[in-house]
Amino acid sequence: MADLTTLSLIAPAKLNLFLHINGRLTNGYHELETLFVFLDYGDRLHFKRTSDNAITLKTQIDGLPDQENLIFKAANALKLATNTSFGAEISFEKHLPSGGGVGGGSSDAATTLLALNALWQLDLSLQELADIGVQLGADVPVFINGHAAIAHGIGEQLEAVELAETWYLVVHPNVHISTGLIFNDPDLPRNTPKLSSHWQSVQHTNDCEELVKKRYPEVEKTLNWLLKYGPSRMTGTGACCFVSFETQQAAQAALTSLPDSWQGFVARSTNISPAHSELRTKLN
Ligand SMILES: C[C@@](CO)(OP(=O)(O)O)[C@H](O)COP(=O)(O)OP(=O)(O)OC[C@H]1O[C@@H](n2ccc(N)nc2=O)[C@H](O)[C@@H]1O
Ligand SMILES: Nc1ncnc2c1ncn2[C@@H]1O[C@H](COP(=O)(O)OP(=O)(O)O)[C@@H](O)[C@H]1O
Repeated sequence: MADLTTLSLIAPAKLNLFLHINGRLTNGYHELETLFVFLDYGDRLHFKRTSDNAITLKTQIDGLPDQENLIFKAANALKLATNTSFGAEISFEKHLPSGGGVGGGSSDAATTLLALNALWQLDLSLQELADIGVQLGADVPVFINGHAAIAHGIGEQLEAVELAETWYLVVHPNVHISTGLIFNDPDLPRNTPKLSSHWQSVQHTNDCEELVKKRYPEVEKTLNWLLKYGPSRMTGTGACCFVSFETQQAAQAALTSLPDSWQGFVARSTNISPAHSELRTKLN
């Protein structure tokens, strides 16, 4: 295996193709059933191994102190768990909207754990990395696991699935939605029964959608605008909404007619996380 000292890796977006809330746990978190797929579009992170025992972020996110950046938190959590004397310099390009429901922060954290596990020669298993990751965010384990999956629990109990890979137009209606606020809203429905093995035969829905549409009318407008292309849905707790297309050309054509006040991107869904595919190529 190559002894790398630098590594550049994608932190891909995810979509929740359906998201059901089955109940509330005693710790305030929610029991979920959700279908995760990855997109071949995301942030890009650059890692350099150092021998000075320090984690340094070379890029900043406006309004977010380094100590609260999930990239910094993930690197520190891994350092603490393993006592390595290596350090890292990390720079990145953010492409994913913050608070967009596409998991940007969680994916950044997972890519950091995967990359530093390799650069610091720690050889932790994916399960060990996921155990560190879940303390940073409920979405981190699926990105560590790296396979499209149905998730239960708070999102950390994963059952791999094979989905037909397709094209998506993802639209961000320029509103930032706090996951915590939606989960704490008294009007959130919390009693959807588990689909279990029926998930392929029912229409996919998102239990947060009605509430988010009420609280953020721009999300409702986006979902309605997308309807002309097919059934539109929201991912996670919003704000991004998506619709699938058979071809890249059709998705691109829809993107070009997007209202100016929104942003969007076209991406292909993948069963294997692009971070894992890239890492495998770079390590061989
Ligand atoms: C809803 C989902 C669906 O994929 O995605 P996003 O919309 O955030 O992308 C995730 O479960 C979000 O995962 P993540 O964004 O990592 O959440 P965390 O930081 O762990 O939690 C933020 C807050 O959401 C609430 N929370 C989160 C997960 C969960 N199963 N139950 C909850 O009640 C808690 O109030 C928590 O304080
Ligand atoms: N590297 C990061 N990228 C994006 N957001 C981050 C990062 N580190 C911490 N955060 C915080 O996490 C929050 C949720 O971000 P994100 O994961 O992008 O949204 P969502 O969970 O809706 O997909 C942001 O509002 C921000 O305060």
